[in-house]
Amino acid sequence: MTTAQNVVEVRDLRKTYGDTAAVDGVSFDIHRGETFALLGPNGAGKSTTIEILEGYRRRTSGEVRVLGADPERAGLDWKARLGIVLQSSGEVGAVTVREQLAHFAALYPNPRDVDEVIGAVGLEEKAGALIRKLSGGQRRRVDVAVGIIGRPELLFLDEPTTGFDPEARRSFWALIRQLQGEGTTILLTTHYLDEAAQLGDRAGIIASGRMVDLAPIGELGGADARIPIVRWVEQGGVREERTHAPAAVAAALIDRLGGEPEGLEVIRPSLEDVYLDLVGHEHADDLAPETLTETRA
Ligand SMILES: Nc1ncnc2c1ncn2[C@@H]1O[C@H](COP(=O)(O)OP(=O)(O)OP(=O)(O)O)[C@@H](O)[C@H]1O
Repeated sequence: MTTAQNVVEVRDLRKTYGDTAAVDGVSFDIHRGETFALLGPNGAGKSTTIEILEGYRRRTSGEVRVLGADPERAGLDWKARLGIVLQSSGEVGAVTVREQLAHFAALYPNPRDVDEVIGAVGLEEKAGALIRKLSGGQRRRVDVAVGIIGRPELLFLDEPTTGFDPEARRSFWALIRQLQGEGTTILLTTHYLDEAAQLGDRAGIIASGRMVDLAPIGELGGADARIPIVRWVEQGGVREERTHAPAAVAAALIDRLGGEPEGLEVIRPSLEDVYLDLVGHEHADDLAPETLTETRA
């Protein structure tokens, strides 16, 4: 059973497709009120994990508790306590934004106000527009609106801002902060590490179906991962030293070499550096670029 502090408990979760282990023994908890970011390269097993927690996929083995219930056996009352933003909704309905939200609001016992939610996702000017006439980024905002209309206790956001322009992402972040302030527990997957850093309390990093690290975002990679690195070239070879005192190391180098060291740089590892050290630098291309232009449908 989930404890009062844990909204989600996952123990040794496995999901295999034929011979392929999509999720290969993953364990983690999500505490009430926290935002947990699940990060990892394409095909790592994030969506499979989320869909098992949502009750959309059956697990091969392991234990899962979400809001005190096993998602494979939970009923509609349980589902009404979840908010779900799938990776892609495929929603192209011939209804307006307001009609769509009113439709979903009617399914929940204590929904948010439709126009308030439309405002929160920045679609006031499109409230009367047909969803199929919206841009990709605008449709994504409708997905997010549908996910929060039922005032969920636990919100699943699977790559929620894909296709958002930078301004839309910033207003989305403000919306999520508002939900966090109201005590909503959130499970987020994203390929934007800055988004994870902005919104997440803790993160789990999955690679090839396994959890390779799980920690508060600022502590991923372990205590030494963020220590600055002084790098320089000496006698044709690249040298480096990890140090909390990069200026002193550089000064000592200048002293020893009798001048400016060749190629001197001080590197402060970013979240991206730490992440790529954990999952492998060959996955750098899976990370979302800092800015994406909104895609037109
Ligand atoms: N229905 C399925 N049948 C067979 N294999 C599947 C199925 N669904 C997912 N997989 C495989 O399981 C693995 C994990 O996929 P999953 O979608 O969970 O990854 P992900 O981390 O969400 O990736 P992405 O970031 O690209 O969304 C992949 O190798 C994928 O090809």
